[in-house]
Amino acid sequence: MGVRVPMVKPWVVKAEKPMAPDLSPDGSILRCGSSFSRRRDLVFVVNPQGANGRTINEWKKLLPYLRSRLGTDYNICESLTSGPSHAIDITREAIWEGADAVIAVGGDGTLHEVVNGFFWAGEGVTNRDREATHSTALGLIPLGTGSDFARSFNWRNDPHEAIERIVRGQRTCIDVGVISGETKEFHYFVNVADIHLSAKAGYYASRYKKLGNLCYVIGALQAFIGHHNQDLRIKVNGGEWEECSQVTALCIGNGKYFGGGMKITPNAEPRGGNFEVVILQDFKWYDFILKLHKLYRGTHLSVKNVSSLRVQSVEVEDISGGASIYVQSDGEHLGFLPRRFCIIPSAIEMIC
Ligand SMILES: Nc1ncnc2c1ncn2[C@@H]1O[C@H](COP(=O)(O)OP(=O)(O)OP(=O)(O)O)[C@@H](O)[C@H]1O
Repeated sequence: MGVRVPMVKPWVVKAEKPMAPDLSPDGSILRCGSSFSRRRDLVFVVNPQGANGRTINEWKKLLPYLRSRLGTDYNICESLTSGPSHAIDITREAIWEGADAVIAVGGDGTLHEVVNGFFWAGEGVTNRDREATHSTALGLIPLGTGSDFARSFNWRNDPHEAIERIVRGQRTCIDVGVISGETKEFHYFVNVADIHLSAKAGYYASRYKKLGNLCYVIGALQAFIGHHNQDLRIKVNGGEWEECSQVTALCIGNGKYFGGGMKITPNAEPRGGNFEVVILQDFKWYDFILKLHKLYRGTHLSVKNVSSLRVQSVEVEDISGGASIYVQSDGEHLGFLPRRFCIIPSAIEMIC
């Protein structure tokens, strides 16, 4: 049998200092300390445009430290995204090739794309090598504008803390939400999906990311212009359709925070097996001014016209039958109602 030549991994776009090949002559086995173990690939998916360019600057400073901290045990594979959705393809390829972990470096948008890369045609993506015993974990170095998902774990936007989590290598199973609509396509989210005013605000906020967290305030103000609360119909856990009058926003939380730190679904827990759905009804613009502090603290559930439900699935329709009610997932514009949101418990292993 000839010596196996290590494959060139298609997702390794750039490796400033390629690691010396460390495969044993008979294949991919490396002696580490006293035991045999496979040298593992960590694929870092970096959005150079994240946080208005701050992500790439921080990443460049971080890379030498990352190599010194992890380079002995892992192949550090750096992959810069070339545009929207590229992170999805990089992730799928890395999982097919058997990476130990795919780590999103950027904000919630990058994390969202990496999570979507864990799925393909309605199924979880798996290693091409059917004999492989390990699964690919999701990791996160939060370096975005909002980085809201990280807040549910009380993680700060501190890359060194994130690297320590990767060094520890502890994994936990997290739930993922799947969204379906009129087409057969599935879309996945890990943090919060939301409907109507907040989704419209997110749509506008994305145009002002250059202004940092201020983008959310400007987005909200712009969304208020011409906003009307809408009567919606919802179906919870496959039950009966129920009317939900004058909805201002309906938020489906797997994580707790959105919009740059607003604790909108305070009881959501990414490892809980349920979504928390929070519905704001009949809110006027001044309600937001009066109740904003409660929304940020997550103490708004006792406020009039706010309700909270624990669900595994929820379908939402616009009663008027129009297709103009905005939907976003993890801060990314997704389209318009109708949509179905369903939880997949313990869908992904995450480095925590
Ligand atoms: N090379 C690229 N050029 C332009 N846009 C990109 C590129 N790579 C990724 N993107 C897009 O950038 C968007 C935002 O990225 P990301 O979430 O990392 O940063 P952010 O918006 O600053 O942070 P947050 O989402 O936490 O507020 C994503 O929707 C992604 O599709």
